[in-house]
Amino acid sequence: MDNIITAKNICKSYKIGEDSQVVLRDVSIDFPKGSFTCIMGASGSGKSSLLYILSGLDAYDTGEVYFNGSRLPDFSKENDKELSKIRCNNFSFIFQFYNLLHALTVEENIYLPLLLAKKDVKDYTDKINRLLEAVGLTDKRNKKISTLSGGEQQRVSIIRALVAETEVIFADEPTGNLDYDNSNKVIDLLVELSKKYDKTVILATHDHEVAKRGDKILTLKNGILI
Ligand SMILES: Nc1ncnc2c1ncn2[C@@H]1O[C@H](COP(=O)(O)OP(=O)(O)OP(=O)(O)O)[C@@H](O)[C@H]1O
Repeated sequence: MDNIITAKNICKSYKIGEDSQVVLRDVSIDFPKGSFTCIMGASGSGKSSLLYILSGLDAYDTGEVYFNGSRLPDFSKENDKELSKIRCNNFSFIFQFYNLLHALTVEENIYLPLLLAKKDVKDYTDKINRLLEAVGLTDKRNKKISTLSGGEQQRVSIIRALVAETEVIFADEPTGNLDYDNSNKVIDLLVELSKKYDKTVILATHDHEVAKRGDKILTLKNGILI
């Protein structure tokens, strides 16, 4: 199977004044196209840091990241435009800080990535209706984000990521704010994307029940991938 993302020998540390904290130690990993990989590990083990690096959202000290066989440009000011184009066309993010625009409605937030990718939103109406229904948000469609609960906002960010139909979906604790039923609905959608539509899902979670739904579970311990 072809690997859509590959990381080779990634080391990452954060510098705080004179001190430096190593968070990823020589992490190498392949993500086959259409796979659903779950990354587990205690709080602070480096899960989010790894997702940011794999998706071109943060810099690392040494190593290499490849997307579809080509080296992902290093995270830097000079590469900003090129990286953001790659992200916009190929990656979706379901992250803890949702990046939703609070003054806009649920529907408007879902449309945003489509507009950025210059797609016609009319072609997505049926899909958006189905996803709103699937996560129980149909009646919130025209509500402003600022009026929604944390869990509802999380579900909007999930729909926004799913509608964009990108090749890779990065999800950082996507069920963190959700109750059991909604958590299952969201994971069902991610499993469907990977199995039915061959999308690659890379998900970080503390929750073993969630992780079990993936094809593969990896564990980060003190920055080392087990
Ligand atoms: N911007 C930053 N500056 C300095 N240290 C950071 C920064 N971001 C993360 N860290 C540190 O790096 C380590 C790994 O953090 P990371 O967020 O990757 O862990 P995590 O496994 O995702 O944790 P959690 O499950 O709590 O979200 C932590 O000790 C954290 O304090």
